[in-house]
Amino acid sequence: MTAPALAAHQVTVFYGPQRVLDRVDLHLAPGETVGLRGPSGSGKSTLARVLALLHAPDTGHVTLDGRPVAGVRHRLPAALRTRVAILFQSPRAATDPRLTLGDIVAEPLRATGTPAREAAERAAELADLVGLTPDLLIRRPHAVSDGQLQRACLARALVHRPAYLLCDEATAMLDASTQAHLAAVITDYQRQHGAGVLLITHDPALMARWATRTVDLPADP
Ligand SMILES: Nc1ncnc2c1ncn2[C@@H]1O[C@H](COP(=O)(O)OP(=O)(O)OP(=O)(O)O)[C@@H](O)[C@H]1O
Repeated sequence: MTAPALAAHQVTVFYGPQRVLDRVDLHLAPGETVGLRGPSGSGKSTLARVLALLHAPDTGHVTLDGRPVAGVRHRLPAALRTRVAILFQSPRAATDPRLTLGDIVAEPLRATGTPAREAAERAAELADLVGLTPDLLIRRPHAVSDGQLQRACLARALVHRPAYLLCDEATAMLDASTQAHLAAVITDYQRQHGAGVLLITHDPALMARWATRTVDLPADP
């Protein structure tokens, strides 16, 4: 039997005529933290989106626990796509401004048909884990700080207990104490659930502290 992992195999991505990834391999096993490095524009976020099953590569493919993944986003069965979660740098770009923070956290549960009461309970549990108080859960994004909104995004990312969590500069815009708290929540989650974490950061200290190994993307594929 193939060992469990989230992996990119010979992945190539073009945006129009521009090739941003050229036959890239990356292997993320449960429990490990792989740091993904490369200069700005080298395709780190693009590779993260491919691994998050959000963007289909032009050639090459992704495997999840040994099985090739065919399709992206909602074309995939929920049980498969919810095994991978991604946390982006900008929580404002990643959230619907019309929803309350509580609804943002519960959104993936509702999307997969979890009964409302169960979804609300799980959202409250996750909100507590990331340090969001009940008064914040009834606010909308415009009425909270970036750090508070990123806490909601982390809770949302963990709500389906993903086996793999991809962090794309997820703490870059946060103050030091929020950054440390979110990193602690992620490492606790990783320890408890044996999750694999992909870490993209331009912060060498964070990379050195957290990543168990690193993968480098070339500047010019
Ligand atoms: N949706 C898109 N359409 C067209 N070009 C894109 C798109 N997304 C990214 N690019 C381009 O692809 C290249 C790689 O971008 P990407 O964001 O993956 O790199 P990165 O290594 O994560 O960069 P950074 O460290 O600055 O975040 C860049 O030249 C970028 O302008």
